[in-house]
Amino acid sequence: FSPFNTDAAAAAATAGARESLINFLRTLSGDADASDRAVQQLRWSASVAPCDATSPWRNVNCTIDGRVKRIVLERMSLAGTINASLLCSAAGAGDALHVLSVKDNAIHGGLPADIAKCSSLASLYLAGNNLSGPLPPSLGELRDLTVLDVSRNNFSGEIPDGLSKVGLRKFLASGNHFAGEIPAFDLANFVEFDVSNNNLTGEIPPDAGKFGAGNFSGNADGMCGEPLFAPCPSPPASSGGRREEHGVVVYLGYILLAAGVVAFVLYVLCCSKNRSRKRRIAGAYESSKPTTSSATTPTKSVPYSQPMPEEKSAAVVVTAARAQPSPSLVVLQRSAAEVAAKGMRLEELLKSPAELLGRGRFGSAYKVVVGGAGGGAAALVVKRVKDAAAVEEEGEFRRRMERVGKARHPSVMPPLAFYCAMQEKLVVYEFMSNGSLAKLLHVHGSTESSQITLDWPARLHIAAKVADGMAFMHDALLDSGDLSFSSSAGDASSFVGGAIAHGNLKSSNILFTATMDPCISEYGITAAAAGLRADVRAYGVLLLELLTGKPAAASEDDGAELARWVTSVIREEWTAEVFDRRMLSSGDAVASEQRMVRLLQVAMRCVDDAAAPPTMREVAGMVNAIGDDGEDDRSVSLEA
Ligand SMILES: Nc1ncnc2c1ncn2[C@@H]1O[C@H](COP(=O)(O)OP(=O)(O)OP(=O)(O)O)[C@@H](O)[C@H]1O
Repeated sequence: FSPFNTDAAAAAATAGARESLINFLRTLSGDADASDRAVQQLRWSASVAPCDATSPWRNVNCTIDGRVKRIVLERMSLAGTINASLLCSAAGAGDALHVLSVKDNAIHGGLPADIAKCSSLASLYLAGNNLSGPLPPSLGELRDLTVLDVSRNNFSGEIPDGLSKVGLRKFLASGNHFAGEIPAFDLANFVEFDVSNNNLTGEIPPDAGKFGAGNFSGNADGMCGEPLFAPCPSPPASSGGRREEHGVVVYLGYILLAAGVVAFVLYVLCCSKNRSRKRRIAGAYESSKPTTSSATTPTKSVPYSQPMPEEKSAAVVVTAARAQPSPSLVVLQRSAAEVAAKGMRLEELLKSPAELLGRGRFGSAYKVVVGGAGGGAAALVVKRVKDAAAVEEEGEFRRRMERVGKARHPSVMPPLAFYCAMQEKLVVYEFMSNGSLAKLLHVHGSTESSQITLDWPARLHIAAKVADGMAFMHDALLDSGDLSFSSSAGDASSFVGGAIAHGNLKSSNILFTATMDPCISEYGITAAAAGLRADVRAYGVLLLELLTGKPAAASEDDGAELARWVTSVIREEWTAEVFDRRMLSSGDAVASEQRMVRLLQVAMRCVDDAAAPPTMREVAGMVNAIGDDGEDDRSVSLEA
């Protein structure tokens, strides 16, 4: 026997749920005026069921049996607080709610522990608010939680350990004040993970490499652990000693190059004895291994820097002294003026402190500033190619770098010099202070503070320029002499010799020039076994990153996860859902969206392993045709 009529009880519960949800919205909105406005605007009415067939509440989706499954309240200037108990205790709502998104509002206060009462919550999006305080450990009770986006808030404290025990697939927490160590997340299961720009410290979890250093960078106390950062000191110190650990991590970079400097200087001094008067270049970059034989060779002090020749030369190769059979530095600059303009004084380069920019799949990159004091200072990047000797023969690397050095295209960044010996391969580039596409898309572009937006025309411009550069390099390269880009450079018949694959095309290797034009870096530094096809595929993944704004998560995965995600969304006919919202706001949205779809089609052709791939020249043609059909002015804007 029940004292209640069952239908009446259900109706009462539903009415109670409606009231709770409306009050949740009111609390979230801020003051009385704002909450009235929000309730009216969204048509949330206690007299109508949220899932009413004729006039349902706005911004909610329902289960088949009429319970609220999804609430999306994004960019509505909501300026109140989250009352999780109103949200979750609402009978009929709390146990059905799968998705809550309140992204990009001005909500303040904390995330209450009661949020765990929404026991079916699978996706919680709180990014871009003013939320503060710690994340409640009760989040670990949400066994279905797969997506948690708390980025761009003021959350602090430690990331709850319990979060590493639920089945998260995406955890986005950049731009907060989280401190302590990252819990033991099993990153193998994650498609997105970003804890950049916090105060975190300690070791990155296993499998962090697939997300790139950018997703862990900007932490005040620094992170350690391979493959993204220097190895953590062993045995691990207590959390009280973390600051010293950081010091060691940074110092390692300096020690590495300092060892190189010492070895190199001794080596050069030794070699200079045997050097003919006509020798034209002033140095060599010796292995960074501190115990090389050259480092112990007794030498006489000889002035190091000498002027470069004025005439053009394709490559000035410094051969080592006869006693030193391995060749050393190859300078690929074409004129002394160009070298001087870049402050390319190798002695200074090697003596200068080096800042570790990051460690990638194919090695580490260091920033080195040379010159200054009277002459202009110049910033360079030295890429130390990982395990190069193990992967390929020295001569092969040398030939490839010389050929890349001859290629001249505005979208391909030429190496300034390279060094190649049995155990060490280094490539020197100009430092590009405007950073990489990866940074712009996934770090700056995603944080409110930077105010950088990469709009659709800018993205299309980047896509076209990169395609042009890649097509140029794939077409052919001369075996000797200069290879310069001109308006007719697309005509492959004017070239002889074979194509060169990039081998590692990705958004962190697309750097921006002073005019914010894209420039492909690290061309050919690795032996690209998979060849030109792999480049086309990598270019497709790059397009997916540009269009979705999502990082191609794993370096080992080569963008497969991102491609799978895009494919699944397209299959379900939500094509527009894949596009990065940040590029949809400007210009004629409808016309742009049609062209975005065309670019997406090009991307999907490039990543489709089942079909015959287009060539880079064909791809460049398709991408440029999309650009030719549009009127948009590109802009990488720094909005006020
Ligand atoms: N010439 C440069 N100017 C400015 N930044 C650079 C330059 N070269 C590399 N960087 C930046 O330095 C960081 C580390 O570069 P690195 O090439 O070592 O890493 P990666 O591109 O992630 O990995 P890898 O190319 O080895 O797979 C990256 O963020 C990259 O964008």
